[in-house]
Amino acid sequence: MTKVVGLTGGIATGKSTVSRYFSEVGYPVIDADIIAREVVEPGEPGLAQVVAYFGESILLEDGHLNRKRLGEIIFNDSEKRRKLDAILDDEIRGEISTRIEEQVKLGAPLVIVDIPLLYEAHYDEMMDEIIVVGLSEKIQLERLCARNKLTEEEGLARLASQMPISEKIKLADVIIDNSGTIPETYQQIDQWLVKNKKIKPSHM
Ligand SMILES: CC(C)(COP(=O)(O)OP(=O)(O)OC[C@H]1O[C@@H](n2cnc3c(N)ncnc32)[C@H](O)[C@@H]1O)[C@@H](O)C(=O)NCCC(=O)NCCS
Ligand SMILES: Nc1ncnc2c1ncn2[C@@H]1O[C@H](COP(=O)(O)OP(=O)(O)OP(=O)(O)O)[C@@H](O)[C@H]1O
Repeated sequence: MTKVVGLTGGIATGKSTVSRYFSEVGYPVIDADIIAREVVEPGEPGLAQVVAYFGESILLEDGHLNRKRLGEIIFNDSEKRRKLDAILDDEIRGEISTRIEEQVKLGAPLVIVDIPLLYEAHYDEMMDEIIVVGLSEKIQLERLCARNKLTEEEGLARLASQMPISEKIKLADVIIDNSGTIPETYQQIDQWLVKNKKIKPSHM
């Protein structure tokens, strides 16, 4: 039986840091952000639909999506953000389901599905268990602004486009606290793996 575990959190709370670790110790990870990039590659129907709504000015000269520009638009305009979500939802959802099914068919004991908008977009029903990577909103904002080189105002606009991390923590089956050091975070993942005995990594 494959255990399907949803991994979520807020923007920059550390989902990739956690999912990378799961991958390093040998478990398959499905990453919704990567899928969201694939469906807007040049030539994909998703990109054509985005251009139809946002206009040609959303493209770079080489025909790729100008992600920085689209981010600036949607994180400051909730109607446009909802429109983008609606355009891409079917394809992202379909691809996530297909990849989970592949892992089930392969007989994987565990698959991690990293979805930033897991609760907002109602993916919870697909999951056997949900891990939320949490920390305080203060550290979240600091890490987000440092990583994306955003002003505090720009960072706050991105936080406002998602369910607050405090709400996600309340909904979680399991919380990984990523406010400490990265080794401290890895330790919590190891503890979770040990607790789920069947899926203990071989190196432990
Ligand atoms: C707006 C885009 C082009 C910005 O691209 P960029 O490369 O700067 O950011 P990236 O894709 O790495 O996303 C970073 C984070 O932003 C947050 N985020 C992305 N899209 C959204 C959204 N529609 N609403 C709220 N938060 C979002 C997530 O926490 C995500 O992890 C891109 O995020 C996008 O295409 N978003 C829509 C697709 C989507 O819904 N992705 C989330 C999959 S569940
Ligand atoms: N425990 C930690 N201590 C210090 N910095 C950290 C820690 N965990 C993550 N970071 C840094 O914080 C930033 C956000 O982490 P990460 O990219 O893993 O978050 P994310 O939730 O995947 O982000 P996004 O929602 O944007 O995809 C990165 O710059 C990362 O290097």
